Amino acid sequence: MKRLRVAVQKSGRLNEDSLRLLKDAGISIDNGKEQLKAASGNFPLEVLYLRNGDIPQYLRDGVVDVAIIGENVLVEKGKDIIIAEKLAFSKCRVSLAVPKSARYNGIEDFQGKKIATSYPNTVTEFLTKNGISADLHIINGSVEIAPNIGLADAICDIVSSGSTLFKNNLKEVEVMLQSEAVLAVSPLISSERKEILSKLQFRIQSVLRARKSKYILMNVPNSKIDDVVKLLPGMRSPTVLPLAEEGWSSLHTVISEERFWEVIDELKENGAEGILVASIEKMVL
Ligand SMILES: Nc1ncnc2c1ncn2[C@@H]1O[C@H](COP(=O)(O)OP(=O)(O)OP(=O)(O)O)[C@@H](O)[C@H]1O
Ligand SMILES: O=P(O)(O)OC[C@H]1O[C@H](OP(=O)(O)OP(=O)(O)O)[C@H](O)[C@@H]1O
Ligand SMILES: [Mg+2]
Repeated sequence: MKRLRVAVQKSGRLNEDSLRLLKDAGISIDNGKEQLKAASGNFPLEVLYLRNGDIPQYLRDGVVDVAIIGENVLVEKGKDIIIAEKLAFSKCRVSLAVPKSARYNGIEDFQGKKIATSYPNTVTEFLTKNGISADLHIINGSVEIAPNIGLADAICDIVSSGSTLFKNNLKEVEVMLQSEAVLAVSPLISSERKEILSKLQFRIQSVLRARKSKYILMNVPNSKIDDVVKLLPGMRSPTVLPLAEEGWSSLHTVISEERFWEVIDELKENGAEGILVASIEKMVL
């Protein structure tokens, strides 16, 4: 039987979360250390451990069918590759930064400047669109150090918490793109493997949906149920069950974590008590 060939970063920021996603989707991978290829024992899939930067070419060549990769890498090297799912981890942005002490007036300040980066295509496209031409110095890592050692006037690199910029006395001045991990698909995937991919996507979607949601239960005085229900749109509508104590009900619903924090004060003001919040493992609509 054919297996879906899935590229996962061999080591680095995406490796652990990528493997966790597959595991949460019920796919077990026999993960012998130092193996570059591992098959799943319970799903028609094999994982190939590759360098992130090499993955767009493997997708293009059809050597792998799908990959878990940073969107930023596709923008840089794989504009022709289709994104099947956004995976909501490894969120970051690709930005331009200049020394903290520099006065910054706008993009035109980059005209004729030397910019150190590992993302030459992304930065060139951004600057060209803005009518700017700059001199790029392409390096593969430790980009943020370049201005301090006199190698460049500015940098273009990944920013997440901003602490690397801060430590190197730089400030972010332009955000060129937002990125997160994505499931990318080879343009050459066969129809047989596409069927396996749609099964994988179905599982991934139920995991991602569940990760965003919480199952909440609370006790509510019967007189307040209508008000509380208005605050809590459930999957269809909340479940209301009578408590043994007269005049009270237990109300259950599914809600996004974000919405839960938005409404918590109003729930309490409406007499809700004993509020329990539980994680959901899978959520199928
Ligand atoms: N600080 C960060 N916070 C969040 N996501 C990040 C951060 N740095 C990188 N990423 C994301 O994780 C991806 C992998 O980054 P990582 O540094 O592990 O690999 P790499 O060195 O770029 O690639 P390779 O696997 O080719 O060595 C990046 O392409 C980006 O999408
Ligand atoms: O805004 P921050 O939270 O500080 O994150 C940004 C840093 O993270 C990445 O580097 P990484 O740690 O992956 O090291 P690398 O250069 O070896 O890939 C990126 O290249 C930045 O340097
Ligand atoms: Mg990195």
